[in-house]
Amino acid sequence: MAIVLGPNRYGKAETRLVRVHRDGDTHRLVDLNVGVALSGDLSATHLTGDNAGVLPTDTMKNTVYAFAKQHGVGEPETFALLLARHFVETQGQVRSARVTVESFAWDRLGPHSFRRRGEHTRTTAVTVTREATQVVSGVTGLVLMNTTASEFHGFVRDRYTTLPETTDRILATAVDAKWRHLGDRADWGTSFEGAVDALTDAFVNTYSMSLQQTLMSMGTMVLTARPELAEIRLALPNKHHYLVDLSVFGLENENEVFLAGDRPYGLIEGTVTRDDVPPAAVEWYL
Ligand SMILES: O=c1[nH]c(=O)c2[nH]c(=O)[nH]c2[nH]1
Repeated sequence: MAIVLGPNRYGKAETRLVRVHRDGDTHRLVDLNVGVALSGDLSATHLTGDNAGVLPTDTMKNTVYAFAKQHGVGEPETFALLLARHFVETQGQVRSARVTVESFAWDRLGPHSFRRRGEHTRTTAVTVTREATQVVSGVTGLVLMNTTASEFHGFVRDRYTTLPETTDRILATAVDAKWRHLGDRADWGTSFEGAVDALTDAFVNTYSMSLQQTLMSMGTMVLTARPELAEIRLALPNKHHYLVDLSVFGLENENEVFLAGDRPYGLIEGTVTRDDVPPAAVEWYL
């Protein structure tokens, strides 16, 4: 009996690419999850450890980002074909390149503001005691992005701080919010829609120096627009988008090509209240 190597392939999975195409102040956004898998004459690395035919998976990831800059990204099929052909044409040992793309759709909210397509979730928690009734409504999974109009600088630097200061970055979050109603009678549907619109408008229209400042602006806008509400609690993950360093390939990256990180993420939490209303009758949590 002999043990032999069967079918095999290798590549880079889940390269998270966000490409911003800037046409003046109007931006176009492409958000992809790209997979690359190559197969061909790759027995040597498995059998002897000879890596002479192994294009590093790290290079595949770099190629995705570099091509996004050089060629732009339109339809996912076009981008996938470009990449797959590149690997087959430039790597003699590669017989087959499989490129998979998941595209995440974003709906436009403004020239450089977007909402991730898909339903957010409306939440409600009512608490009834002998003395009081409390209604808390909320939303989760409302995913928003501004591709500019966000800065972050002037922060503390200690010996462990490496974050560069920036005057132009992506700001993205998945809004998790709950708000307490003053009474137990309201036009609940209108109130919910109005609160979500206020949250969204504030995110879109706040020129942000920090997500903390945006949080305050969102809370303020909701309480200003909705007099039936007493208080809002917000938990805003800072969905980081890392500018990819393309200078090593002789390419400039003027806030066009980003790695969309999933974890860790900043988490900015805060409560915004009216100061002229009774406090909550029962304790509640976001
Ligand atoms: O808006 C931000 N607030 C922070 O507190 C923070 N910290 C960080 O690393 N990036 C950011 N961004």
